Amino acid sequence: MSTYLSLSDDPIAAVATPFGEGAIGVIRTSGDGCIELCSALFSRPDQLRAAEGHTVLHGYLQDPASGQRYDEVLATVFRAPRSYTGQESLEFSCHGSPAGLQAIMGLLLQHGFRSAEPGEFTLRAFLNGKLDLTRAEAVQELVTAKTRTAHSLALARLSGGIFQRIDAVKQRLVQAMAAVSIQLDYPEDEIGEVPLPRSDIDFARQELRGLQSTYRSGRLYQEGVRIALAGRTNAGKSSLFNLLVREDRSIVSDQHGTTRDYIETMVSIEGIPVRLFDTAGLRDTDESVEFEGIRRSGMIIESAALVLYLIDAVEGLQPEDLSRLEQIRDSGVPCIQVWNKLDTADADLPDKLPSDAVAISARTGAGLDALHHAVLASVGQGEGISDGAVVIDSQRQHDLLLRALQGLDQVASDVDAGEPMDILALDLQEVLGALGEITGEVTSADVLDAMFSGFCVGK
Ligand SMILES: Nc1nc2c(c(=O)[nH]1)N(C=O)[C@@H](CNc1ccc(C(=O)N[C@@H](CCC(=O)O)C(=O)O)cc1)CN2
Ligand SMILES: Nc1nc2c(ncn2[C@@H]2O[C@H](COP(=O)(O)OP(=O)(O)OP(=O)(O)O)[C@@H](O)[C@H]2O)c(=O)[nH]1
Ligand SMILES: [Mg+2]
Repeated sequence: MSTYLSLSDDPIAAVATPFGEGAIGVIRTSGDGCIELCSALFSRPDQLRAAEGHTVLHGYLQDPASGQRYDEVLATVFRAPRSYTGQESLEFSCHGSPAGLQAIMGLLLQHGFRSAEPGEFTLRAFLNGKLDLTRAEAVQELVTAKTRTAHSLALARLSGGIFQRIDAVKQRLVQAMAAVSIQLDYPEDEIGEVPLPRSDIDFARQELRGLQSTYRSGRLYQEGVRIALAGRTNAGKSSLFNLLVREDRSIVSDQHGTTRDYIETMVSIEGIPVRLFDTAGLRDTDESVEFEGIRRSGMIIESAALVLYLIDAVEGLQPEDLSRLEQIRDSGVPCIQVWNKLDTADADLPDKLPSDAVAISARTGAGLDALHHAVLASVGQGEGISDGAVVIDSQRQHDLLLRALQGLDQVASDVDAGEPMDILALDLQEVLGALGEITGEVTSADVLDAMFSGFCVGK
């Protein structure tokens, strides 16, 4: 769909709640004439036509020709421009059965609506000036946040955290630009010495570098990481897996080779969404099913961002552990040695461990905090994230910040080299252009296409 750059106001409709049985299912509509179109399908058409914005009416959805009832609903009315999209909008809160919602969608599509494209409601909100692009991106990030921390970071972005930081920088640079322009327009002897905008440039660099440096943690909290539990049979991988997911998910037994195939689940470790894998214990085997399980363990280990390598502390490091650890090191995947069964090991064990190893008991939970910290340090978020922090997680924003920073470097060296003002003005303009693209003041249809087509339908 490449119609994105121009705002369309034809009436659209979409189911906004997930597919599946639910107490309530919401159908969203927006666009010119949508309230009139919906009124024709409502049991109290005149009241709906007359309803004020931000009010709710109870009634029935029905086929205007046959009078056949579709559902008992609540209709929420939004009058332009006071709505999410900025256009007149109306929502039906229906009973949440997929079949019922599909039938109502069918009714709407027969009576003047078309199905909304993914992200089309938010696109309209953007084109109507209700959201800048950083907020529009945050809408989708909020929908897909996997942990509480990820959610609150996205909410800070939706509340304008990034926009405000970028805007403050932009204001300063616009002032600098004005200073440069004055010197371009008037000969020096008429206005005297005008200070060069070096302090504005330094402020901008510092701010943008600060934002840019949050990208790594932003990605981490939004995308999450893959962590694999590995080690010889019976080291306690499945026990630790169950402890971390706080559920009896993986079979634990004292038989070697209990876990035959890998198991995966999502957990939050200190707010980071983690896809955690329990794998089949590593040992030499002639048995074909176990062999396949161990091959898969290798695959999971190689594709992980971090391996927690469990060692049975009672048995100590065995030659096989050494060769497996070396293999993991060679594959370039970061690895933490986790010495398990601390509860039954020698009391002085912790003193004998390498400094980067962690000692735990998957049975008692001892050492779990230290393990969490080691994981955080390894995936690159040593100090955690503070409440209300503004972090970016969009590749698009990251690339544009880089462009702006490169432009600023150029401007700074122009100033140092005493370049003429017209060169300075051109280079400043490049920086302002990049900042304008971040917030969406300047944008191309391709960028919007790529961004909004990744949204859910109904968003
Ligand atoms: N039922 C429902 N719940 C929802 C949404 C929705 O669209 N529908 N939202 C969708 O994502 C979020 C809420 N976002 C919204 C943002 C602005 C307006 C709105 O009416 N804005 C007007 C009035 C503002 C005011 O008076 O406070 C405006 O901006 O002019 C509505 C929802 C989450 N929950
Ligand atoms: N004392 C003690 N026993 C543990 C601890 N963790 C695990 N075990 C025991 O060690 C045995 C093996 O545990 P599992 O969690 O099944 O080990 P695994 O690494 O998943 O083994 P495989 O699936 O065979 O590779 C079980 O009998 C557990 O109860 C621990 O911290 N302390
Ligand atoms: Mg196991």
